[in-house]
Amino acid sequence: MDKLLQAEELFVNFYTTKETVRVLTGFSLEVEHGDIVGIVGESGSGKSVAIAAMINLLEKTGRIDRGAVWFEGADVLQMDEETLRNLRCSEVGVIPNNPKGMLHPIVPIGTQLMNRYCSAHPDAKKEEARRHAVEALEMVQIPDPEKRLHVLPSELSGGMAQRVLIAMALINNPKLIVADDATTGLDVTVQSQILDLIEAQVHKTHSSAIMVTHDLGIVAQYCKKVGILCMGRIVEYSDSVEELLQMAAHPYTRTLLAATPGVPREYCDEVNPAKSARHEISAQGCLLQNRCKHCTEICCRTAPPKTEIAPGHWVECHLAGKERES
Ligand SMILES: Nc1ncnc2c1ncn2[C@@H]1O[C@H](COP(=O)(O)OP(=O)(O)OP(=O)(O)O)[C@@H](O)[C@H]1O
Ligand code: NI
Repeated sequence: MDKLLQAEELFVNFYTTKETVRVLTGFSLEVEHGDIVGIVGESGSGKSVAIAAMINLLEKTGRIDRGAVWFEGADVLQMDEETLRNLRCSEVGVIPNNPKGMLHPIVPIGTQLMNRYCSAHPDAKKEEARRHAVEALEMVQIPDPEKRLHVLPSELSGGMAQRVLIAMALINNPKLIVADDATTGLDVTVQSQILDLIEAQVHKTHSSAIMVTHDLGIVAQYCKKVGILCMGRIVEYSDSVEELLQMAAHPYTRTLLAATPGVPREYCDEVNPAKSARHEISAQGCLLQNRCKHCTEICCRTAPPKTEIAPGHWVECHLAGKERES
């Protein structure tokens, strides 16, 4: 069977009048049916751009210069507009992290949900769309869903608005749910309720999910597989989150883990923080050569190859498998 989603060596640049910003630098990811995959990386590492690239929905100035994306074997970068719209409305449900900004402020949430349903079911009668809107609100545990259909987004709390966004993303039963930092800014109880909901939906509908986050703790709790995103590419990946937490091999991963509470092993900082949000990406060698405390001559010369250090666990670092000081 085809993989659900495959992104292969994506290179994305943003071209503004002043400069070219390199964002994805060979991003690859595979999602199989039933997977919950975590993508973890610091702010600016390219998480949201990677998601947009995978559904071919970059902002105007962004361009996919190289690479390929396959959804159930279909070439996403060659799809016509209608197929793409269907992909984004019903096959993939993206939950962004800015609920108020993503909902139309003066359109009742019921109408927005019904519109979303109808975009995937153009022949649906109004009553059918309304029923699905109510069910979607029930699914995300919004009390009194019938009454809430008339509410405007501006009348909702942050947690409620985030639930509505999840309802929007799930109303058409997508095969792939993508949560882009879906719970940042919400308090911890609401955060786990929302992530529990996403997890339950994946199990109930046999779909798959990508959870994008800064927080390795979330990944440890909800994901089976994990990729660490650094400066636009996955630099360490494991089919098993536990294995990665125990045996993290990339200096960048180890630094992220040093700041994560409750990790089964102690790690320390091996990579300096980025000097600016807009990192300078070197043209050759390792992407992290200016920040890594272990950087040697080979790191500046050659890009590190992918090394498999345990079954299903690989890392791109010249130090992989070698003794190091820290
Ligand atoms: N439209 C754009 N024009 C120019 N640069 C952009 C544009 N969109 C994103 N970028 C740049 O791409 C990089 C990655 O952005 P992205 O939003 O994917 O980061 P992120 O990992 O999702 O961060 P965060 O955790 O803060 O959401 C950033 O350096 C950002 O400045
Ligand atoms: Ni983002």
